Amino acid sequence: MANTSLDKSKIRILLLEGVHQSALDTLHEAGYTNIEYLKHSLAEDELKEKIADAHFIGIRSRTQLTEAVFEAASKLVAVGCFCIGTNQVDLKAATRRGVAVFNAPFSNTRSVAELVLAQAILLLRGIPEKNAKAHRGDWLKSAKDSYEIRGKKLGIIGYGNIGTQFSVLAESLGMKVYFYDVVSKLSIGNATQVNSLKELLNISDVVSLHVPETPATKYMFGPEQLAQMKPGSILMNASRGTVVDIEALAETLKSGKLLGAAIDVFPVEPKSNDEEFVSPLREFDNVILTPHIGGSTIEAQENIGREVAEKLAMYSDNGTTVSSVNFPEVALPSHPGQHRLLHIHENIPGVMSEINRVFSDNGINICGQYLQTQEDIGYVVIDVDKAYGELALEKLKSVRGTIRCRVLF
Ligand SMILES: NC(=O)C1=CN([C@@H]2O[C@H](COP(=O)(O)OP(=O)(O)OC[C@H]3O[C@@H](n4cnc5c(N)ncnc54)[C@H](O)[C@@H]3O)[C@@H](O)[C@H]2O)C=CC1
Ligand SMILES: O=C(O)C(=O)COP(=O)(O)O
Repeated sequence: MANTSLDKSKIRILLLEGVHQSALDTLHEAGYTNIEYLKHSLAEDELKEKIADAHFIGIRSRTQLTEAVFEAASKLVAVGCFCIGTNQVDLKAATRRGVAVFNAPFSNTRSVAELVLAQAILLLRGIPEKNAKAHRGDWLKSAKDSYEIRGKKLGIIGYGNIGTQFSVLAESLGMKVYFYDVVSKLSIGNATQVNSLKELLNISDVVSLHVPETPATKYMFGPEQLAQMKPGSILMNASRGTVVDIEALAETLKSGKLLGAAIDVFPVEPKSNDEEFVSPLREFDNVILTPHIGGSTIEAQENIGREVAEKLAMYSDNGTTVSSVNFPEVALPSHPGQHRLLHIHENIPGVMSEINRVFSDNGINICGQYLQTQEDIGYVVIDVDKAYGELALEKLKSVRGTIRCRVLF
């Protein structure tokens, strides 16, 4: 019988953006050795070349997986985003090609929440400015514009995993927490949901953005929202760089309206640590600028490395898609002594009956079958006696609506 299940040494994995060593260790332990590891992200042309023979790719927030990149990635089986956000991946392009995308939805949540809490305390005390002045030899000992965090109002925009963690930490220091979210959410602790962004901005001393990048959040924070903020308040953004209109923020800072700001993410970020960081915010001493390190702690990176690598290895070894961000989720048992067929198809009427006909017409007994569908695609996994894997694979490939089909031994 032809050896159709790929030998692990032939499965090529491209890891970009310096993902943690734990990812490499996890993949090695799972038997994957054909790994190219790069510390930086790649621009589209170079990426298209490198991805052409990759079966799996691991990225962080910087690498853009566009339609054109997927078009060049004819062997790609899955993408691992070693981070929370997946806005850098054209998920529709991935799904159309039957490429599963995984991420680490919780592993750096706490790191971001701790950072923004620390930034709020520093900004309320005017520390960034005092620190910058001290470095230049100026002694700014004064209580002017310095406040405790206790009793201040925190306005969280996007009350998801990070927003709620931040909410809990802030309350423990005596902040009063309000939040705005497009979805009605159960308040954690004593937080209060408000009905509009305007209402939130009108009452908050500290405003913090924790929304994903979506068409609705792109530049959701511009001149109008800055005008609605309280004089002397603070703006923090550790979500995505496109959420805040940076030019408008620079104008508002120039006017002296805000006490300060903390910005971790930018519309354009350097590709690597060797590139200059360019931003109109560089001139302001009362702005904390951090190089997109909200999730960059040893703890978070180590956990993310392991978590996402495990998801990739699991999908490769066994077909499990639990917690995929674009695929129907199927949790699968092991399949000793059997061949496992993974069939990804367009979710159109009649595909399943055609698939089942392949087995009945060819006298192939189905030992196990698992199916999940979502709006656009269906994912069916069929275990058969190992004598029939090759025949079934060939037949399944010609079923109408088939996007991709592979067999695992
Ligand atoms: N700076 C950094 O290093 C990091 C940044 N992030 C960013 O933070 C984002 C949030 O992360 P999580 O809290 O884990 O996501 P999440 O999905 O748990 O929460 C996002 C929340 O935003 C809400 N939301 C969506 N659109 C909205 C809108 N237009 N207006 C108001 N609320 C809206 C959602 O309903 C949800 O409650 C990620 O998508 C990522 O872009 C995440 C980790 C690290
Ligand atoms: O987890 C996320 O969404 C982040 O923004 C962190 O991205 P990074 O892994 O630091 O490029």
